[in-house]
Amino acid sequence: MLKTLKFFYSIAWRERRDYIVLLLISIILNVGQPFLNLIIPKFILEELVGGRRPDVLIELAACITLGNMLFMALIHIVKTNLAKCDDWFDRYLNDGISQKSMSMDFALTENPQALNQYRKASEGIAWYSGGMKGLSESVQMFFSYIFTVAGVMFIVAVKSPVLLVVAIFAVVGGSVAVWQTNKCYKIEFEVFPKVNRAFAYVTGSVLEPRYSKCIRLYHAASMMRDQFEETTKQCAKIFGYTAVKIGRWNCIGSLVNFLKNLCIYGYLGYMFLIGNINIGDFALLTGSANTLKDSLQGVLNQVQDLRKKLNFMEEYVKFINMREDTKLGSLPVDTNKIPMIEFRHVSFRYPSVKEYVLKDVNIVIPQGQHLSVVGLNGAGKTTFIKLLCRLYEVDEGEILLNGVNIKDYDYDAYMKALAVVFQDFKLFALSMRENIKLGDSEKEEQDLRSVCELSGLANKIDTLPKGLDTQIYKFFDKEGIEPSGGEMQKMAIARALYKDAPIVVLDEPTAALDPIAEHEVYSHFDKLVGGKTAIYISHRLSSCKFCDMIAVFADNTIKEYGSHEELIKKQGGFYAEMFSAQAKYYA
Ligand SMILES: Nc1ncnc2c1ncn2[C@@H]1O[C@H](COP(=O)(O)OP(=O)(O)OP(=O)(O)O)[C@@H](O)[C@H]1O
Repeated sequence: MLKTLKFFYSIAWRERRDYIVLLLISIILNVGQPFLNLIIPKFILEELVGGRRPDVLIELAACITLGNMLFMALIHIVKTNLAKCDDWFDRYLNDGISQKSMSMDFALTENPQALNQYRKASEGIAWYSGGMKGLSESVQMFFSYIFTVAGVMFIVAVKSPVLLVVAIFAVVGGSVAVWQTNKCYKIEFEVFPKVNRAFAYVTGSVLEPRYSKCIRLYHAASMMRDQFEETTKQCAKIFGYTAVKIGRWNCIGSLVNFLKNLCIYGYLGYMFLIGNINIGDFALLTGSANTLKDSLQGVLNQVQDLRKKLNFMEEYVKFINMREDTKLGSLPVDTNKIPMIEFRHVSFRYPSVKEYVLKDVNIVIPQGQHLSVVGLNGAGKTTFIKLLCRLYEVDEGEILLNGVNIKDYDYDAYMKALAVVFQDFKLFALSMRENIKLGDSEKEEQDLRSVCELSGLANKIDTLPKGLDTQIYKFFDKEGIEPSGGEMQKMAIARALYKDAPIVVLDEPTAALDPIAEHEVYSHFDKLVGGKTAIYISHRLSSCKFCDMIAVFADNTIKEYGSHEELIKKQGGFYAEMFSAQAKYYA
């Protein structure tokens, strides 16, 4: 718990020291005001029943009203500034989640536990804990109550020690009720994010264009409604359970409070009637006893509240500190050298899947070679690339780049050596220029133009009034374009070419291209990838002709390897069979 507290306040200390100063001022103000309202009324009452001097009464009234006004004004100023800081922290912490989501091991993005942790982290720093605002409120209250308890205890201990016992009894009773309530929230938090993730998926997907097409065309609305109702039922069950329990403990808390008031007023009323205390002391002691009880209760409540909030916020710390195994290397990559890639006895299975997708894969891709990768659906071609990209770690064997295990290279440097277009690449709702450059601001504008020409995108750009500054999609700009599948693919190819990395991987790059555009890619392939080491995955076997070598994936491994001419001649060969099956329809 203290570690979590330290985690958040060391961020505050590092990034926003003004926040810490404001918190301290706020604590001082929170402590000062109750004492003003306890002590001055005692003197007013004594003056009213005693001397009744108008000038003294005016002075005391001015003291309490102006004092309160001053406190209120200062508290307001501090609160306003704290709110600004809270808002800043909110964005800072959420940014932390986004950064971690983008940097964590790719395999974790498919791991339900990690995805639940992501949910817990976001919900843990938001509505469950109240975020940094909620945490700081508890910290402020905790210290304010501590100092108030110290002051009031002194008054009560001097004037009427019996009241201490009453206050302590009330505090113990009240604390049990609060402790039990917090326990209910904790149980709710343990189970709720999982249900909420399912709920968010169901409600979010009905709006997304890629799902809404399917929903309309396949009449899936009732299936989605069933899913929605199921998740709603689960949410209601969880909330219902906690609401009943919390309600019960709230009633017990109220009962304890009633008994406490009965004891305090009964005892002090009796003392006043028998003349042991005057009216000023009566007011001071009832106020002090109540304040003592409230403050003691406040201390305990805040400890529990802090524990509760820190438990929620700890989920954020866990998420931020998730291990990043794939990023442990530190060697630099020599990007001037044309790379040689080697897979040595590589076996791999996806996390939580028993069967191997790839088993004992061995291949050397020499410097500057253009390798064509073919095979049936699900043969493991894309997985082969994902391993090369360090999106997953191999289970057995090793992958070498220029003779060094790719794990040993500095992750960012290694990523710079790869330009990959996956089948499921994504374009962002940004301009075409931003989509191609993806943050790379170093290269010249003419590089951008030349990759657009090479990928066949230039003609489209020339028809657009805003050219490369045209927005993709209409999320943020109603003049944005909805590119066709082929145009998107050309943009993805342009993006890979613009990166100008020494290894180029194209996974089904022409699947959405028209025959002319596909022909362009085939005939310009050498120009597209130049002398770089390239891997080209395709189901269209005609594409193998412009590659130097072909690797045929089947039975979880590389079944055949050779040039087009070698493999086509192989009697009963897998490649020869696939090629003739496809060629039949072109004859
Ligand atoms: N993230 C994943 N988790 C579990 N299994 C996966 C995952 N991704 C792929 N697979 C499985 O691994 C196998 C190989 O998939 P992969 O995408 O590598 O095949 P492929 O040869 O590229 O197929 P295609 O030609 O259809 O693109 C498939 O059976 C697939 O279902």
